[in-house]
Amino acid sequence: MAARPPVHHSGTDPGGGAHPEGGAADRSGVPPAIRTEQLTRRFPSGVALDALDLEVYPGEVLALLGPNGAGKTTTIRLLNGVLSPDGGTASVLGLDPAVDGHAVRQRTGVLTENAGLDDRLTARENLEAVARVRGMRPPAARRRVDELLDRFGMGDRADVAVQGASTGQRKRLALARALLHDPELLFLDEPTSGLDPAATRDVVELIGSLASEHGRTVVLCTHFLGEAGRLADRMAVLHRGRLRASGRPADLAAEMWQGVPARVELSAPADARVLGLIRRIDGVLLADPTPDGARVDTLHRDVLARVVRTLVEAGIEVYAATPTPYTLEDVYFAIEERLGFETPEESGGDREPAEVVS
Ligand SMILES: Nc1ncnc2c1ncn2[C@@H]1O[C@H](COP(=O)(O)OP(=O)(O)OP(=O)(O)O)[C@@H](O)[C@H]1O
Repeated sequence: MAARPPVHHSGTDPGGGAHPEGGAADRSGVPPAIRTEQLTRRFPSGVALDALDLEVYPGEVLALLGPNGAGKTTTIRLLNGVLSPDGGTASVLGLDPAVDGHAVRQRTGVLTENAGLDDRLTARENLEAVARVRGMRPPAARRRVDELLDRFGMGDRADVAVQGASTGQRKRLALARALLHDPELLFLDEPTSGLDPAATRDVVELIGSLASEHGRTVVLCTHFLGEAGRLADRMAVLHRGRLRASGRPADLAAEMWQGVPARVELSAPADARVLGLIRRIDGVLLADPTPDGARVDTLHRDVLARVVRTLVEAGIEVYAATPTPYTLEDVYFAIEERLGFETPEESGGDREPAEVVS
C-alpha cells in the first residue's frame, strides 16, 4: 500500500515521550528475551549504536527499522556477542552476550545480510557442517537437514555445490541454517531481499508461523515495510545509532494522529454539498474529496456509521465506507519525515534531528 502523507491535527504531540506498549510487551512477570540498557558501540567512523534501551518479549516479532547505516546490523551483532559493546549492557535469554557469546549463539539463529555460506560445499554439506558445530547427533542432524532442504524448496539442489546458486537459493539455505537447531530467538537481517515473490511469500509465512505457532521470538531487520507490518507486533526505529521510536504501530499512530481515517466511496468525488453534510457531523475531523468519493477521518469508528446514514438520508448513494487504519508503513514514513532521515552527507554533518518518540 502506498504511504499516506502524515496527517497533522491540532492537539497531537509528536514529542510523545514514553508510550503504552500493549500486547506481547505487556506480559507482567515474564522476563524479556532481550533487554538492553544504554548499549553503545563506536567505530572509528563514529557511534554506530548510541545508548540503546530496548526490550523484546518471548514470542514477539520486533521489526528493527531504520535507513542504511542506522545501526540495525550492529545491534544484532552485539546481541549475539559477535561484537563487544563500548558501553551499556545486554541480556539475551538471560545471558550476557559480551561474556557468554557462545552460549547465546547456541540458542539463537542468525540470518545475516551476507549469508556466509561455503561455496565449495553442497547445500547439504553446508547445513551438516553447521549441525556438527552445534553438536547435533548425526542421525538427528540428517533428518533435520533433509526436512529443512525440503521445506525451503532446496531438495533438488541438495547435493550441488553452492557456488553458482542464485541469491534466492543462497538466502533460503541461509535461513535453513539459522533454523537448524530450532532456536528460541531468531535474528533475521533482510530475510527476503533477493527472493522472488513466491519465495518471499513462503518466507514471510514461515516467519509468522515461527512466532505465532511455535512461540519463537524474532528480531526482524528489513527495508520492506509491508512485510514488517504483516509480521511485527512492535516496531523500533533507529536513526544514526539512536532509538527514535518504539512501540506497537497502532499506539505510535495514535500518538501521531487523531482519529481513524476511512474511505467513503460515492458515485463521484464528494462535492461541496456532500463535504458540508459530512463536516457538520459531530466527531468528523476531516473530510476531503477523492477521485471516488471522500476521505473522512472520524474520532471513533461509530461516527463513520453516522456519516453513511446522513448521506443515505440525503439521497446520496454510498457504495462503501471502509476504515483504513494507519499501517506500520504510514507510521515509519511519518517518523522519517519528522526526523529528516537524510544521510550524514546530505544533512551536512552532525546536525541532530529533533526527537520524535522514544
Ligand atoms: N565493522 C565496522 N567497522 C567500521 N564501521 C562500521 C562497522 N560496522 C558498522 N559500521 C558503521 O556503523 C554504522 C551502522 O552500521 P550498521 O551496519 O549497523 O547499519 P544498518 O542499520 O544495519 O544499515 P543497512 O540498512 O545498510 O544494513 C554505519 O555508519 C557503518 O558504517
